[in-house]
Amino acid sequence: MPSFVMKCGGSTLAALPDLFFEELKQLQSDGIVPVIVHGGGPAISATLEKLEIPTQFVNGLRKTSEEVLDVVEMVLSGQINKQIVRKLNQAGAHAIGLSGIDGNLIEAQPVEGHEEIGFVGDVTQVRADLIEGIIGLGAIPVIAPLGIDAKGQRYNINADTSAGAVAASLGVEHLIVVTDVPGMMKTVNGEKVILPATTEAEIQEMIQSGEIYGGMIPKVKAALKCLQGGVSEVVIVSGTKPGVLGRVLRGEAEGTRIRKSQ
Ligand SMILES: Nc1ncnc2c1ncn2[C@@H]1O[C@H](COP(=O)(O)OP(=O)(O)O)[C@@H](O)[C@H]1O
Ligand SMILES: CC(=O)N[C@@H](CCC(=O)OP(=O)(O)O)C(=O)O
Repeated sequence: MPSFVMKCGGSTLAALPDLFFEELKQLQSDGIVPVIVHGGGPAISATLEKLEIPTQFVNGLRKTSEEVLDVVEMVLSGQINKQIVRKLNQAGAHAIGLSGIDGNLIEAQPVEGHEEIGFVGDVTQVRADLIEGIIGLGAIPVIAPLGIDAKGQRYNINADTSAGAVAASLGVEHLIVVTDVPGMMKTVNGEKVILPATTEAEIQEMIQSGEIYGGMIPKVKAALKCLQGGVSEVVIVSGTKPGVLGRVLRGEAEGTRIRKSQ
């Protein structure tokens, strides 16, 4: 059975040290099995720019035409997914990469407002049995956040949204969101601090006030949704400090912890 789901943001992939992948290998050897869902927003944007295809975000989600979708699929399941698999295997782990389209792993439907935003999906179902099957082979599943519907239409799904749905479907205790900031930041007495823990009420307040913006919005929305779905704790951390995953799993002070309100 998987022990935790980790979402790795495109913002930080290049900055993750070899030690980060070695820790994942060590956890796997100790029987603490990770499932990885990754992003790749900056790499998608860079390739779109090279191809001179304009790109635009609406409420943190990329407007996705058929042309953009081709690039999203190529970058996420071709470039980024294989990069992570290579790094894990280099560290001595055994990783298998796939996208949400493989084996209909992530079933999706168009998001609300799809007339404007295009082929952006919301997760309707995750084939947890496939993920468990890969773990049963002794491998770490590495999942690119694309989805598919019954008609065979592909969707671009935000990676935080995908990771939240995967975590809820697997029934894990922890979703660890690895990003380029050490946690959720708030201005307290004129000073920016990392919140060690936060609540749904505080998150809603910070979205209203604009203290949570951009890429942090899909993260906290996915966090609140998967807590409703049975995950015990979502932790937002940076992956650049050695041993970060172990500290999160042992409940030591690290990043920002979000738990369901009582
Ligand atoms: N309250 C906040 N605390 C920390 N970061 C925030 C906050 N609100 C917005 N952000 C932004 O969210 C970014 C992380 O989201 P994003 O760039 O989408 O990363 P990823 O690729 O890891 O998903 C941070 O770099 C920061 O600019
Ligand atoms: C619909 C949507 O916005 N999809 C994202 C998928 C990648 C992603 O979420 O990557 P990060 O985690 O690095 O942001 C995109 O096209 O950028």
